[in-house]
Amino acid sequence: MLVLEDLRFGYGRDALPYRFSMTAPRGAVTAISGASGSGKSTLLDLIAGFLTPEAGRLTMDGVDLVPLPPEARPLSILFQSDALFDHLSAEQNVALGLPRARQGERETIRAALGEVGLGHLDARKAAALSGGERQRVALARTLLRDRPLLLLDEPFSALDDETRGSVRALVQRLTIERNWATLLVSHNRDDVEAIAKRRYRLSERVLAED
Ligand SMILES: Nc1ncnc2c1ncn2[C@@H]1O[C@H](COP(=O)(O)OP(=O)(O)OP(=O)(O)O)[C@@H](O)[C@H]1O
Repeated sequence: MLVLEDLRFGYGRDALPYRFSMTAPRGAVTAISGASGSGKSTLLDLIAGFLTPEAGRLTMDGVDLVPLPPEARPLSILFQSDALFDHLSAEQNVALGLPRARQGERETIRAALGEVGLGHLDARKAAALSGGERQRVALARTLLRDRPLLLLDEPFSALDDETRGSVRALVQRLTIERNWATLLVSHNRDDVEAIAKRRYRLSERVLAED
């Protein structure tokens, strides 16, 4: 379980600090919503380690994350843009989720692509994949990393309605099967209602259950 206990952060000395308290259990999607500029990216950046809190606690399964650099934190991040390399194939992009020494494990990589429904597109260059297919490749990469915390920042917003539904269902299935604590930042009510078990809203620098 991810736990934030009065985690505080302010931009600059005179700024009023954000105060974040929340829990996100494993095996479930927890949603964070809030107006533009309310601090959702700030919250994700604190959890990911790109910003350092001034006070409070941040733990995953009881382990203090604050002293850990971003690369040592037990998490994967998926953004609206999927951060694939256009000139690499789906398979090569997924391989980047593995440590260098394991990047030749084609069976493992193909199994991950199969799990997201893209087994047939392993050789296709990312530049020639649709938005939904690209998000699936990015999800296959997080599958190989298999970190217990998944941070999703508006991951469905570039997708059309039909694709959105299927990628959303995939995120929900993987969260349950892999027992991830998945944190979904989304403006979209439908996304939140479809897959979030618990919901928080960020307003006036404070998170509250929605
Ligand atoms: N480096 C910074 N220095 C000072 N203020 C910042 C900095 N980064 C963000 N802010 C401010 O902090 C507030 C929260 O920003 P943040 O990006 O976390 O909001 P958000 O909820 O993610 O917004 P959006 O939904 O538009 O992406 C905003 O008022 C923003 O202008």
